[in-house]
Amino acid sequence: MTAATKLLDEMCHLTAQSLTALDTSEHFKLLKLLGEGSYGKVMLAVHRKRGTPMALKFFPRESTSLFSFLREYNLSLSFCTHPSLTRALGIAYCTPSHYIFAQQASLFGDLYDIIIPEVGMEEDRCQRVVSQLCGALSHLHTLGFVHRDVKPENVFLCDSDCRWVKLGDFGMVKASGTRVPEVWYSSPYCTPEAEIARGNEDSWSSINDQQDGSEDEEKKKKRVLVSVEPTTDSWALGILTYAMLTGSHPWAETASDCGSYLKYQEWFDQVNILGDELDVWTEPQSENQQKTRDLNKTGQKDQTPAAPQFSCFTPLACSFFQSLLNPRPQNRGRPEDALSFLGGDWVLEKERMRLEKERKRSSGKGAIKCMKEMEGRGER
Ligand SMILES: Nc1ncnc2c1ncn2[C@@H]1O[C@H](COP(=O)(O)OP(=O)(O)OP(=O)(O)O)[C@@H](O)[C@H]1O
Repeated sequence: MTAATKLLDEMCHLTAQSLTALDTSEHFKLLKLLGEGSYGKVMLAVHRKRGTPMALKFFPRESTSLFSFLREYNLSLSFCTHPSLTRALGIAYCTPSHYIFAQQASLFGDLYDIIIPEVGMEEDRCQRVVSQLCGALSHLHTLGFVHRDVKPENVFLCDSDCRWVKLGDFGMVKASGTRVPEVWYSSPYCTPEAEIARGNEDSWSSINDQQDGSEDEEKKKKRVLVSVEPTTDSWALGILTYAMLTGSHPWAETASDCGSYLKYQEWFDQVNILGDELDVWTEPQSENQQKTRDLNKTGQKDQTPAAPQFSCFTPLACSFFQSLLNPRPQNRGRPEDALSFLGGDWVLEKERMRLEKERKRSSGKGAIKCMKEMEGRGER
């Protein structure tokens, strides 16, 4: 446990004793709905006396524990001091039906709204988002926290050009190193290491449903406990970046029987030096492996053709993806490592021109399939 995670626990215990009951309409004027998630709704409001604009996040009391509410509030208030993290404003209260806290309001929607399906968004804007998210995640990681829910709906926009974005929704945040039950869910955002929990979905729902400790022994045995690691956020950042650049996902689900993920893995193994070093004393298992070794010997490693879903990217972008989307978590890059890939071109010229044309033609709300699979399954 880091000093920050200890302090967060302490703050939750202290604020639990002082949470006041307020009448929302007496103190705030509600202007409009900013968004809704699986845990509640977020409204744009102004403080009646001071005129301060803010986002009020409402959590229904019947489905939210006081401690999880206070954890999200205190984390946002005291540790989200980076400009690209959504900070709470020091107002938390309850009504008979809800727990509520106030946060800085981002007035330009979220990333989900601007990613056009099959087209994505401009590369410049994408690189600006990546750069800010690398800083935000690195800040959280340094304090000993892992976000665990990086996705388009949780990146809020403070302007239409993505010059200032803020990562929000800290309901899934955990201290790095905490032991939690592994969850596999059908989504590209799910990490490959989570596959050990595949097939255990039944036991996972019982953990959430049976908070009284009556979870049956058989199911308890099936739970795979793993350590929360910052590399989970690296993976999600890689998938999010792919979604921003293409308006699609590189594979349907991160699973050993998903064809497009397998093609990626094959490409990864071909160009990955470490994999090659590990294999150096063994006979090549396939024609591809032999080819890769030959290419490496002649210094032509970079010419290995990319997996089909990555063929529209430059070698620089391919290296970025291979760092964040490393199937081995222990070798996966950190968000701060990703900063070194920014600045150069990511999308090949021909593809960039095609996307620009498509973008001009398309308009409207993005429809990237979000991680609805997590609804009701995430630990709060
Ligand atoms: N501070 C904010 N400023 C502007 N919009 C916000 C803010 N907070 C949340 N929103 C909007 O509300 C939506 C839901 O908020 P949030 O993700 O925090 O809720 P949640 O119930 O925790 O969601 P999830 O289902 O992802 O767990 C966001 O996708 C975003 O569009």
